[in-house]
Amino acid sequence: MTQSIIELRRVFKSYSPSTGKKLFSREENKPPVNALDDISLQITAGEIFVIVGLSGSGKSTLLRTLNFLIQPGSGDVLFQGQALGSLNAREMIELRRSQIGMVFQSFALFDERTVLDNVAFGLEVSGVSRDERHKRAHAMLEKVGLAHVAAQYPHQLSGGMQQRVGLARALVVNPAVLLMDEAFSALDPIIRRDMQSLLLVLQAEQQRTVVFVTHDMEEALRLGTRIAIMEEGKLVQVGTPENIINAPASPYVRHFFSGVDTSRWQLAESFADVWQPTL
Ligand SMILES: Nc1ncnc2c1ncn2[C@@H]1O[C@H](COP(=O)(O)OP(=O)(O)OP(=O)(O)O)[C@@H](O)[C@H]1O
Repeated sequence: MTQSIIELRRVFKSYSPSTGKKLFSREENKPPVNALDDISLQITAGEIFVIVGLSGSGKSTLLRTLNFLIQPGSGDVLFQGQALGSLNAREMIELRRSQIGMVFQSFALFDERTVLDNVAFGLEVSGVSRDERHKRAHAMLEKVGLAHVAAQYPHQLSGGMQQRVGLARALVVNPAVLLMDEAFSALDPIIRRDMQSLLLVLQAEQQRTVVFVTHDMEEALRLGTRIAIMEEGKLVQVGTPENIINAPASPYVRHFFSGVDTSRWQLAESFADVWQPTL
């Protein structure tokens, strides 16, 4: 039986349109924005769960509710069966530190730390000794092909290399879940594909649970075990790449893969129709 590691039950989150804007602005009369509108879903341990949607559809809000960087207005978020709303501040910090890693589009590295010390950061705050954390950070840098730049500083590296450091930093603490918010979107197309390949290689090796937000359907199809499509705060379809391509729930969903070569997934489906195991 497949096991769900994260579960959302009827999660809502709305924002006042005047948040962050001037008082007395015209926005005050507008209704609240439903960034998350009755989201229920289960994420299975070991899958790459990709969230896709137009800008403003609620992808980042959804991702950030998974580690409570954003607290839902109502509903429950469960991690390994435990409601995050029941954790105190210390337990929440510990959960984020050890169980739910995050990789950002902006890399978010520490400029004044070497690459090695950036990767070792999570171990340092967990109290791991210097020798041990350097050993583990080095091993992780080897996995992402960057052991040779361990002593350099982030500004000396290309964007792709910096994001590999970001990935190594998130992975070194061995989190059960990795949240990735448009993590490869700032990279040029070739480097972006390399990073996708690296993630797939690491995933084949480690079978972590990855939740990955992207605008790009091609990336979603390449990476996703399942893909969730968001529209105006709602989940409009959740399924495997094959499901979504062969039975898009609406024109909005179909719009996402207009211009994307979907033949590989359509082929998979048509083989499934005619091919039967011989044993
Ligand atoms: N702090 C906030 N205050 C007010 N409104 C917000 C806030 N954060 C998000 N929103 C609104 O909630 C909705 C969902 O935003 P969210 O950032 O989750 O969407 P998104 O799909 O990730 O967009 P993008 O792809 O552009 O990052 C949008 O209408 C956005 O303007």
